[in-house]
Amino acid sequence: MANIPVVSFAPFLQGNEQERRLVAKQVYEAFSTVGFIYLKDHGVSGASVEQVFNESKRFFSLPLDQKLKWRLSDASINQGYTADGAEGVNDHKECYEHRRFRNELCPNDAELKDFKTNIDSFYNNCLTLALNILKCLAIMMNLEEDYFDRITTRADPQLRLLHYPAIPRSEVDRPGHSRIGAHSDFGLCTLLFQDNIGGLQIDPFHTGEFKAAPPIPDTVLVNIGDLCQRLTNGRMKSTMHRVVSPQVAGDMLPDRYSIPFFVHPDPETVIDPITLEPGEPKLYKAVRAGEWRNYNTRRNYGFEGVERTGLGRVDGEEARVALS
Ligand SMILES: O=C(O)CCC(=O)C(=O)O
Ligand SMILES: [Fe+2]
Repeated sequence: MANIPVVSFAPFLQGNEQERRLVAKQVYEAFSTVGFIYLKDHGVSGASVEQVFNESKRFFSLPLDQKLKWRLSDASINQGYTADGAEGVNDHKECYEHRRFRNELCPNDAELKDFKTNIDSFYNNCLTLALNILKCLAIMMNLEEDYFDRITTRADPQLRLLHYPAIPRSEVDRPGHSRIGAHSDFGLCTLLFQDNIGGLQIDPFHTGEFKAAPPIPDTVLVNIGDLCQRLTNGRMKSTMHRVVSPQVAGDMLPDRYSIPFFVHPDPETVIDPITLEPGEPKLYKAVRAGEWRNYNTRRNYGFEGVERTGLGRVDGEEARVALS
């Protein structure tokens, strides 16, 4: 198993200066080593997590032709439904992406009663939690505590409902196949809620040796994305991860549901590495957050003339969007 710390976030949310700093330090240490942390007592209620998983099951159980009416087709909006095989041909999953501002492809009340209300409410809880987690990074990087609040006011982070359908194990275990292929997330950070099936693995030291990140009840798993690695000049680690066959008995894998929340900055934000030591060289070129997000989304879906390389980080690719 991967050595991912489990930390209570309550002292950060409710504690005094000293208690908050202690949590910030634990979060920073986890993000600068394995790149992942499990947080418990995170303030998003178990009931609201259960409700959003139920909404996810309700959505994905609709007929395919109905879901395709909400099909994601514009990478610059990146909202709506993606069928199995449309993102990562060797992945076995379907997704629904939800945003707070651009949400044209969200089922309305006549189509799926209360879906939008319930997802919006969970979305807001996730955003509040994510911004609190980013405060930990700001504190440890000697930035203003509200540094990340200020670069996310107009941003449109993305809540993703993910369904990995029940499937014969032999299909997922074929060479090159997985439930979701190895990749790093490309935003600032990601919250991940998973059901109890398992199969998530991370490669903490990028050696190709993936280790299990099993579901732990009542926790949210949080990881750093590429933009945070760049912004912190490599101090924070954007760790590769994937979902493979879970260790369950039988030849048929059960359905798996998970719900990531990807935090992105305002599109015009320039992500230029922050250095802390005198003479410290910058490891990355500056990129504009909006172009970075569009480019990576187009690449994942093979949209608009960008060669589809599938999920995963392609070293050197950022030259395509780097600012001169
Ligand atoms: O389903 C999971 O556990 C992981 C999903 C994921 O990594 C992603 O959507 O970026
Ligand atoms: Fe991911």
